[in-house]
Amino acid sequence: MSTPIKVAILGARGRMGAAAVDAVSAASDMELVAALGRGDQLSKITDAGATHVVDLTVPESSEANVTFAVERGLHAVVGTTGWDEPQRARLEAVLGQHPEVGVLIAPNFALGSVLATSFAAKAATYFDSVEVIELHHPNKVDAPSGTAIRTAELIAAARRGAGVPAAPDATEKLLDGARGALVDGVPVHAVRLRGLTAHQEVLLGSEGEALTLRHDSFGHSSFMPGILLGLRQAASHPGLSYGLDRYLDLGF
Ligand SMILES: NC(=O)C1=CN([C@@H]2O[C@H](COP(=O)(O)OP(=O)(O)OC[C@H]3O[C@@H](n4cnc5c(N)ncnc54)[C@H](O)[C@@H]3O)[C@@H](O)[C@H]2O)C=CC1
Ligand SMILES: O=C(O)C1=N[C@H](C(=O)O)C[C@H](O)C1
Repeated sequence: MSTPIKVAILGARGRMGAAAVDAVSAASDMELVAALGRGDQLSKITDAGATHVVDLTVPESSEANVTFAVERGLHAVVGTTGWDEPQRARLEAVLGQHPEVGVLIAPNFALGSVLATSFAAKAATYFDSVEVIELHHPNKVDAPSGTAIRTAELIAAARRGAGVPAAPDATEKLLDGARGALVDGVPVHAVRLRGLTAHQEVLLGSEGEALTLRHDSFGHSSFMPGILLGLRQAASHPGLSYGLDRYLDLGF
């Protein structure tokens, strides 16, 4: 039997971290060697002999955590949202010094969400209008969600690539925020509702028809297969991979 992947989880007492602790502990090819919460020293990761790190913390600490791991030659799977372009560029510079290390930053680990985002980017080149609505539990820290930002960016890139003009909108805005936030020109609306977990709709419209692409995560278990896949594949994907789709053969 091959050596198990030795995993340290950061943010282990949070909603996602606790689910990841259970998922990694139950995986026969993995060994959970460290579970860190806020205030724990990062040196616990190396003291425990981890080869892989899972970061499920908060935007303020994620970059420092992942940089610490990469500088010590550890692979990382990052679910924390809020990584912007300059942060990813800084991480790529660090990875340049450690070319054998693989880091996956995935705004969403649920397979259905990854597929829905890909479908949305594809469909967005065929419709005049497109808007994103994300709906989450009210304890979520950030808005809009990382998934919504990534979806809007991919939609915008696909439309630019296909030469599709900006979506028509003649609205006079009487109140700030009434039309959501623009991400790369795509309106994104964030709903926070007790009882929800993580949900997203992409609305696409043209004269006489509309298409709605909706994904629902009903529980944090939906994200665990993606995290385990990331841990199994990070070492064979050196450098920075942004989006779980980079590890999947979606065939389009
Ligand atoms: N990529 C994906 O599929 C998903 C990503 N997320 C993202 O994961 C992150 C965590 O989400 P939740 O678990 O719901 O939040 P949470 O608030 O329940 O958990 C975050 C945990 O991280 C801890 N923490 C903060 N700084 C830390 C540090 N430096 N070291 C160790 N622990 C630290 C906090 O004390 C807390 O326990 C968020 O950014 C969220 O958007 C959430 C669900 C799915
Ligand atoms: O905080 C959450 O819950 C989630 N965060 C991620 C995001 O911001 O996109 C993924 C999923 O939507 C759940």
